[in-house]
Amino acid sequence: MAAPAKLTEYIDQNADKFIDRLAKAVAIPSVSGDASYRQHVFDMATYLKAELESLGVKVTLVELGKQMLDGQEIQLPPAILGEIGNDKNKKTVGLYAHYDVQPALITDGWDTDPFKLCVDKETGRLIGRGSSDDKGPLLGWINVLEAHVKQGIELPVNLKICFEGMEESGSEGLDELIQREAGPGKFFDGVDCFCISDNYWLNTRTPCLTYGLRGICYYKLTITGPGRDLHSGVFGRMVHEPMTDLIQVMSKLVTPQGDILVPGINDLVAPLTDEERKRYESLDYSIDDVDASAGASIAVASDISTVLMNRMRYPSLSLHGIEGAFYAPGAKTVIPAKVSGKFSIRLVPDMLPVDVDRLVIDYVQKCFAQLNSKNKVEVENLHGGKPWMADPTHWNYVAASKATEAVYGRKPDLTREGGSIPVTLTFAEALGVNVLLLPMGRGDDGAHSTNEKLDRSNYIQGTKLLGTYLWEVSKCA
Ligand SMILES: C[C@H](N)C(=O)N[C@@H](Cc1c[nH]cn1)C(=O)O
Ligand SMILES: [Zn+2]
Ligand SMILES: [Zn+2]
Repeated sequence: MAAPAKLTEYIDQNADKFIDRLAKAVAIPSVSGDASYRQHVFDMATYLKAELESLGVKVTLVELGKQMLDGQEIQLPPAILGEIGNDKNKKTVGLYAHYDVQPALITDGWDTDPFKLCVDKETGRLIGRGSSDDKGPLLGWINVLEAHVKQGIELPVNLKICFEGMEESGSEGLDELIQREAGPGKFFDGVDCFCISDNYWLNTRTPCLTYGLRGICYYKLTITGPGRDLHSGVFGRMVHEPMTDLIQVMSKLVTPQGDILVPGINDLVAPLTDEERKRYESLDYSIDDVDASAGASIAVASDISTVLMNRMRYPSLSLHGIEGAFYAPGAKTVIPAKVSGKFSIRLVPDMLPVDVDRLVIDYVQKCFAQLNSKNKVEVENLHGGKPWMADPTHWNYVAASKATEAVYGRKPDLTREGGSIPVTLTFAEALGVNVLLLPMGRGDDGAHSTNEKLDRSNYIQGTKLLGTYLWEVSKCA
């Protein structure tokens, strides 16, 4: 059974309505990493519950307990568990997406208000925080449900939905929930396969299916010394300065070429085979694509396979920011008393967070000791997750490949993603099912960045793709 034409017609005819739905979702600033935005994350869960229920989904908001954030104990946003269909003769597909977003301020350099969807009629871009990561793809599933309901077409599969509000902040509480709800008689019982739409095409033209993700270890390195901020004219060169120590240590983590300097890290990486190298060579990607999506000609190598492998199959270490440092306009002559450097390492097979933690913490302590500073150092892992790989020859991928050909008229590339969705591995291991990553947006969407966008055609064709995929899964033996 191919997806009924009535479904794709409905999606085309209701494109503007679906864009309004995205605008409503983007207008809720559900930033999970900032305690002062927590109520908005809850509001987003309430909004989605109502949308799902109006389309016949049985929904439960599951409380996940509390967390410490910015020195306060606050409630975690709920996981949204939804269920529709219970036909033993149909396959059951698990769906995951996240409804929280990365922080965004107009002062970061956005051209428009990040929480007011800007519909650029000329370029077809839908610009706003979360448009691509991950509100657009999440709403794609809701659009698919609406198309079935409004056209009076029965879903070809049963669905078990799991939407979370903490993905951008370590998915706290979710692993435990999945493990609790796996097994006979539990919520996830009977799931045959999983689909996650939460990453991006490699370029701007070729749809892809993704069978690997990097893991992550995220660190906070804090240096303290003075009892309070000091005047640099009064105390400069009289005392050890935390910021000077921090910059020294952070500069010893990675080279400008991206080589990780923490001893032992590279030894944990699975060796490259000739066969694997060929897979990167066959992907539709060029240095021009890197330049276009990065917004400048700054690739670390001129050989595209090397650049791709650096994203997909080698670890990377990125320096993200310094909490407590002076960053406002003007020229304040301060010696900050306490500064925390944030950095993360993306993990690939066979790296385990526990081994990486040990190597990083020992190395940072050693580097700090070499400074002979009287300040104090502390290194903590804020969150982490293992890398994940799936079998891309599984029927779940075959179904997605057929759906891609039906919607886009071409075969998808098979990619590995440089980003992390730690819960992917939990679904695979706890439920023992194949997980597919089926991205909606393009490689230049600017997820986590300023002016994040989703192209109108990716949103609408992507909605068709998700719907068609369900019909292709229903045909699998
Ligand atoms: C790929 C996915 N859409 C994503 O952006 N994941 C985040 C997960 C994360 C980890 N720490 C904070 N966010 C990512 O890869 O950065
Ligand atoms: Zn993200
Ligand atoms: Zn995401």
